[in-house]
Amino acid sequence: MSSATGSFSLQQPLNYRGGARLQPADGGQVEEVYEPATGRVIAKLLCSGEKEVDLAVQSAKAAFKEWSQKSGMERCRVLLEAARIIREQRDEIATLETINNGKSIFEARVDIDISWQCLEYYAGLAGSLAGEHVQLPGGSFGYTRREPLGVCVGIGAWNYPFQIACWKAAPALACGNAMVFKPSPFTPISVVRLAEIFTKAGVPKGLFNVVQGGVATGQFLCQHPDVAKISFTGSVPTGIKIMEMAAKGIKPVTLELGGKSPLIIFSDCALENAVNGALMANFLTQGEVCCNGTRVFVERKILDTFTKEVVKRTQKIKIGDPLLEDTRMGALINRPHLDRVQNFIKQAKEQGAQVLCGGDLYVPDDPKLKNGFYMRPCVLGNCTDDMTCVKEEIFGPVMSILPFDTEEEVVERANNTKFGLAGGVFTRDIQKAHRVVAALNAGMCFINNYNVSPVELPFGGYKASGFGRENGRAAIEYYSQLKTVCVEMGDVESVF
Ligand SMILES: NC(=O)c1ccc[n+]([C@@H]2O[C@H](COP(=O)([O-])OP(=O)(O)OC[C@H]3O[C@@H](n4cnc5c(N)ncnc54)[C@H](O)[C@@H]3O)[C@@H](O)[C@H]2O)c1
Ligand SMILES: C[N+](C)(C)CCCC=O
Repeated sequence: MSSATGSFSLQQPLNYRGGARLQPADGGQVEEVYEPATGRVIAKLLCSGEKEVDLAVQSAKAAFKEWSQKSGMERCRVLLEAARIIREQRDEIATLETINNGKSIFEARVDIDISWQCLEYYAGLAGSLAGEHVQLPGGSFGYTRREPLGVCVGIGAWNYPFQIACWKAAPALACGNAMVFKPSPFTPISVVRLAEIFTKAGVPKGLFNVVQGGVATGQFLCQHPDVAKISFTGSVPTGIKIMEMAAKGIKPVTLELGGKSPLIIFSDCALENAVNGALMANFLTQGEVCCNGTRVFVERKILDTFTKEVVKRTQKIKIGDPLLEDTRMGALINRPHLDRVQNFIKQAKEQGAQVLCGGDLYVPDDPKLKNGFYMRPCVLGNCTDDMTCVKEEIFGPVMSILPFDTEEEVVERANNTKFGLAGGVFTRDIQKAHRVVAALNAGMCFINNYNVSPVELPFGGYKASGFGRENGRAAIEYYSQLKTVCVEMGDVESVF
C-alpha cells in the first residue's frame, strides 16, 4: 500500500460477505470516495441493492447458528486474536483511516488503539456472560439464560469509521450475535479491513459482513425481516427515520446521535488544564466529534485570561498534510461539509458573534494539498445562547465562548438544549464538580478533562442525543436478551 498523501487508490471490492471481498450482487448507484487531504477521488463505491443486503443478512444468519453455540471462552479467544491482529496492523489501518477521513495520523493511531482495546474488553467479558439461578418453593427453581439477539445491523457515521465499527461489533460478537455493517459512503475503506481481520482471527465465514451504500442501502437493512437489532451512529434526523423503521419490525435500537455539549470552566480551575480541556473538547478530528463541548461557558472573572490563552493555543495548531507526524489538524470530510461549516461562521458573524481567530479556509503550501478541505480552527467570542452557532451542532472546528456568573445560572443554560450527549466541568472544588455533573442532563460527563474514551465506561446520550449505550458492561444489555426458565421439581397442581 502506498501511504504518502496523494498516492493512494483502491481497486478492490468494498463489500464483504461470506468471508470474502466481493462486488455487490445488485445496486448500480456509484459514489466517488475522496481523500479529504487532496480532494482526489481514491475509489468508486458501488451501492448495494436489496438483493445484496438480503444475501449479507442470510450469510450472517447462517454463521449465527454456529457462533451462537460457542461458549463465551471460545468467543473470547477469537476476539482476542482479532485485537492482536489490529495491534499488529495498527499503523496500516491508521493510515487508511487518515487517507479516507482526513484526520491526523496522530489521532488515527489513537482511534485504532481504542478499537483493539474495545475488542479486548468484550473478549474479557464474553466468558462471564451468564444468567442467574433462583430458588423457588418445594425445591423447584428458575434460571435465566443470557442469549444473543441474532443478526444485528450496525450503521456508522464517517468521523470514526473503524472505531464505530469496533464499538458495535465487539459487544455484538461477544454476546454471540452476527453483524451486517454499513459504514458511511464517505468512509467505506477501513471497515472492510476489520471484516478481513475477523475472518483471519477465526470467526465463522459470514459472521461479520459489510454492505456499502447510502440512504437506500441503509433502509433495506433496517427493513429486513431477519434483522433482530439496529445500532445506529449518526445525525438526529436519520436517527428518527431509523427508529420509525425499527418500530415497524419491533426491533430494538441503539441510537448514538449528535450533540451540542456544554463545557463549564469555573474561575477556580487549574487554568492550563482547562485550556487544554477546551482544545480537546473542540478540535479533535477537525471538530467533527459528536460529544464535543462546543458551548464553552467561562466564569466572567477569568473570561479574558482564559479566552486570550485559548486563542493563542488555537492559533498554534499545526494544520496540513494529515499523514505528517507533526500535523494536529487535517482536512474536513468533504467540500459540502466544509461549506456548511463556513456558513455557520458567516451566520454567527451576522448574528453578532466575534471571530477571535481562524474560521477562514486554509490552503497549505504543498501544491498537492491545494484542493483539500482545510480551514483554520475558529474561536467565537461575544456569543449568546440564542445564536445559531450556540444552538446547532456545527460538526467542525468552531468553539463558542459564553460568559457566566453563577453556578445556578450556568447549569440552567447548559441544560437548555434539545441534545444531551456530553458535558464537562473544570474546577478545583470537588463538591461543586460532582454537584454540577449530577445536575447536567447528559449521558457522558467529564470532570477536569474532556473527550477521553476508556472503553470500560458506557458512552451514550440523553434526550435527542439518543439512547442505549456503547462500551462498558452496559452495552451487553443492548446486544442480548434474557430467557427465563421455570423448573418444577414436584407434581403439577392443576386448578381444573
Ligand atoms: N453519539 C455518537 O456516538 C456519535 C458518534 C459519531 C457521530 N455521531 C453523529 O453523526 C453525525 C454525523 O454523521 P453523518 O453525517 O454520517 O450522519 P448521517 O445521519 O447522515 O449518516 C449516518 C449513517 O446513516 C446512513 N443513513 C442515512 N440515511 C439513512 C436512512 N434513511 N436509513 C438508514 N441509514 C441511513 C448513512 O449512509 C450513514 O452510514 C453527527 O450528527 C454526529 O454527532 C454521533
Ligand atoms: C473518541 N471520542 C473522542 C470520545 C469520540 C467518540 C465518538 C464520537 O464522535
